[in-house]
Amino acid sequence: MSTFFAPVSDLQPNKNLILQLFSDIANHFNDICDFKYSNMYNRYIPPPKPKASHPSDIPVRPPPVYRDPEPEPLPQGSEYAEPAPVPVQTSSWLQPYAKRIDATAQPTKIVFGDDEPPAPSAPSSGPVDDTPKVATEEEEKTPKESKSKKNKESKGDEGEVEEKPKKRRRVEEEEQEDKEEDTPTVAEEAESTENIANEEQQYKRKPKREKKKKPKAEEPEEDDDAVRSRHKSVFEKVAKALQAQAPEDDEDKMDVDGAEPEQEEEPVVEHGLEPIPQPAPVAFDESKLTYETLPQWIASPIRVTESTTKSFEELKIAAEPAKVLQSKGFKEAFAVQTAVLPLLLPNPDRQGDVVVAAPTGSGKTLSYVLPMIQDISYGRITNLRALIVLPTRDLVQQVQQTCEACGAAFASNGGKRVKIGTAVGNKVFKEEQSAIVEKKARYGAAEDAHSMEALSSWTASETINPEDYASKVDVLICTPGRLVEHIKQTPGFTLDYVRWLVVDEADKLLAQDFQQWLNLVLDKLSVERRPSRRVFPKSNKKGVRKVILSATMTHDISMLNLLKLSRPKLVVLEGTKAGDQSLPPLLKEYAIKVREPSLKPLYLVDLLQSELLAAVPLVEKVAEEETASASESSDSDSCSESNSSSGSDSDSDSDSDSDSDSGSDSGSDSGSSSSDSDSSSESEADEPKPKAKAPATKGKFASSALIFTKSNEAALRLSRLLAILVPGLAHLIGTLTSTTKTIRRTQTLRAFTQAKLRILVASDIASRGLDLPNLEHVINYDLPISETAYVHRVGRTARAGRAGAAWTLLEHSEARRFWRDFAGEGEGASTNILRTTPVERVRLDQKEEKGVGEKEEGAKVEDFSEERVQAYERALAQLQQEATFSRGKKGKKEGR
Ligand SMILES: Nc1ncnc2c1ncn2[C@@H]1O[C@H](COP(=O)(O)OP(=O)(O)OP(=O)(O)O)[C@@H](O)[C@H]1O
Repeated sequence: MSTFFAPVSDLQPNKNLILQLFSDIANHFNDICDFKYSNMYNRYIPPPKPKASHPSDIPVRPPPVYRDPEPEPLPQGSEYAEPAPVPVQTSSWLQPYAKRIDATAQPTKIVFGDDEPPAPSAPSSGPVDDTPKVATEEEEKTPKESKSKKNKESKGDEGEVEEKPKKRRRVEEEEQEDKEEDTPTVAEEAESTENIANEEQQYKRKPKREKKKKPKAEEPEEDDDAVRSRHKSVFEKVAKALQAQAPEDDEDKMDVDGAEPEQEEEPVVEHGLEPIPQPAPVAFDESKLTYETLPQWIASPIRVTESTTKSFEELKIAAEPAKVLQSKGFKEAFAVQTAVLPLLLPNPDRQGDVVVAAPTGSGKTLSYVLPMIQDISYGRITNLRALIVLPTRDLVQQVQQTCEACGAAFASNGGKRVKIGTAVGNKVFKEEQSAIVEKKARYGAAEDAHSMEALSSWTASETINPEDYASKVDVLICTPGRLVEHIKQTPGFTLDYVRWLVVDEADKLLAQDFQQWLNLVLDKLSVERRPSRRVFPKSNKKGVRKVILSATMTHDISMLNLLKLSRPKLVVLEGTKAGDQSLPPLLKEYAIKVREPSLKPLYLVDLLQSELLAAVPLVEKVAEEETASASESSDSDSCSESNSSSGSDSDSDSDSDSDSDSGSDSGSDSGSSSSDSDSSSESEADEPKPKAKAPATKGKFASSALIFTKSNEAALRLSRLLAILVPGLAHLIGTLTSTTKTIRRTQTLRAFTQAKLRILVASDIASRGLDLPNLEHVINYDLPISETAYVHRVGRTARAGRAGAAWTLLEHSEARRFWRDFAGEGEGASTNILRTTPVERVRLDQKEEKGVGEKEEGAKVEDFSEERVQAYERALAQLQQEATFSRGKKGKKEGR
């Protein structure tokens, strides 16, 4: 700077100062623009960081140098540019501004004179601000050649006077820039340190505000006082501007640091120890599925009232079959049948699949068997037309009977005698294969015999032509596992003609997708080799009709989707909705508290021998049958499980393993009493059991009961224990478990139906679908695992419009769960079970005084006499002895 001002003695100081100011302003503006545009295009190079040790080490940010060679001419007519247009050398980044300035700013003629005050600077923003800056830049950045040319042309003019200092200043500035780049002087640093620091801070903190920031005037080093005095007003304005900027800086600081500024007027907010306000906790959506979330066909089911009945003729069953049905006990259609039959019988409407959710014993089986058999009876040729899939062998046999009855009904009307087959695994597989498929006889008897031989020796790896085989059945009733085996292993077994797929107890079958049976079957059913094969004779329908049924139908859409239903319709009882599990209307439920779990079998004995069981209206027919068969029952050992010791032996083939297990269980149960019982076991085995003060055994059981236990072993053990404790009942007790041979299960069920057996002890194998028409009581000796299991268990009674009772023995640890989940009472009660009357509490010890319906009050422990308890312990010991004997016997057999 000093080199610039020193030789300019011919110029007046105020001119120098103004020029200097403009120059500085322009430089500052350049800096700002440099920052702004370099940021915009990511070309900004941050200034070198100052070394902290010595002021001289602090690097000064060099002013940016713009070296765009292309000049831009100023507009014609500019006084400033006279006589010839002066090419304005404007940086490319400045060009938009230059244009804007050209368009808007009035060219200012700068007149230098002693008397004239310096032109008032225009600190405000806007185009006017830019005018002097542009002018200064023009001067500074005009190339030397054009300058010299211009000098020559403008000699003698004011421009000549003006041009000289410009030229010199330009040279000086360039030198100065070089110097500043290398070694800035201490004096300059002292002047500009604050500015630089501010600039850097502002670059860092608030680059956008740079535009508003006013350029800071730089003081000349020489004749400072004189200059200051003369241009006091300019400096004052600059100072004011800087002061005005100070609060903004504070504000910026607050923003950066995040600290609140001190403000006097602001009211003091006391932050005590009160809790910081928290957002309200987000409530989890625990809402259950509602109708709104279900598909339309589930949300708007077909509802039927329980009391609805219709004659079969009304439902368009021909008179002759209807007559046959009547003769078999089906006098009129039950409620669910009145709703389902019209959907499944031939109908001009576009018929779709049907889902039925109706209570146990409501007659669901007939609702699908009847239309299915009628449809098949229209045909002539035997092809596999229907698949009925069920979870257990017992149910397969039960449904087979219904199918046979309907088959006979429609055959009587001149229709085809529908052939029913079963596949449950109780037969040898090869035999079952040849019962359902045969090789077509083409070349006479010899070839036929040969082909049957081939069938039995067929292996899955061989390719066969299905056309060479023929189905021997129209309807196949099966368990899913066996069905899969036939699909995979039986040559000629094809589903190409199947028009009906029935899945009964669907919720269970869908939950246990055994061997992926459903996918496999649906894949086969989706194949349509010839569309004519699946045309319904008296209907506009073709394809496969699916009928899905359960008393506890799932409303899990993902499960139902597995079935790939087509235009499905749901049938439910009036007053129910998806997910509800209705109990039969005439079912009564009771709960009995077991205060001493180790004596639980004694509670059962008391219940069986009490009059409580007789309190439920008995079916007269059963009582008669029982009286009639009383004399036969003693001779019917072949049918009865007869859990006497001889019965136990006869069971040993199938159940010996379970007996062994239960024997070891009983040992642990009898615990401390085992040594005592050991000593007395021999004599006890020979002598009749003492009855002590227990209610007298009547020798025959006036009612019928199905007792559910938690496992096969528990069923076998309890069955035998009952027989030991009450020998008079032994011949009336049967056992049903999944380990019981199928043939024995069939015998047991038949004996029970014939009232030769009156008490069945079973595992949950008997809980689903089993239809025991004479059953009056269900006893939950062990609590079922779920409410669904409860519904199926108690639904074995009170079927087909009859009355029935369900009794549940409740240990202390089970009571809460029972009342909450099954009975729907008490705290947190939640159950989907719908019942007409609530569960009643019953006390066995007050039974004779107060009877059924007595509410349990006051915890009085039932007293079992010492003698009874001892008798019970002896019974347990005997059970253990028998189990040990059975194990030894089995071991000997295996050892041979
Ligand atoms: N129309 C009818 N008239 C008389 N009895 C009928 C009629 N329909 C069905 N039944 C009888 O009602 C009983 C129950 O029928 P079914 O076994 O079909 O009930 P379900 O609804 O399938 O029960 P679950 O859900 O327990 O399997 C059976 O003994 C059956 O013979």
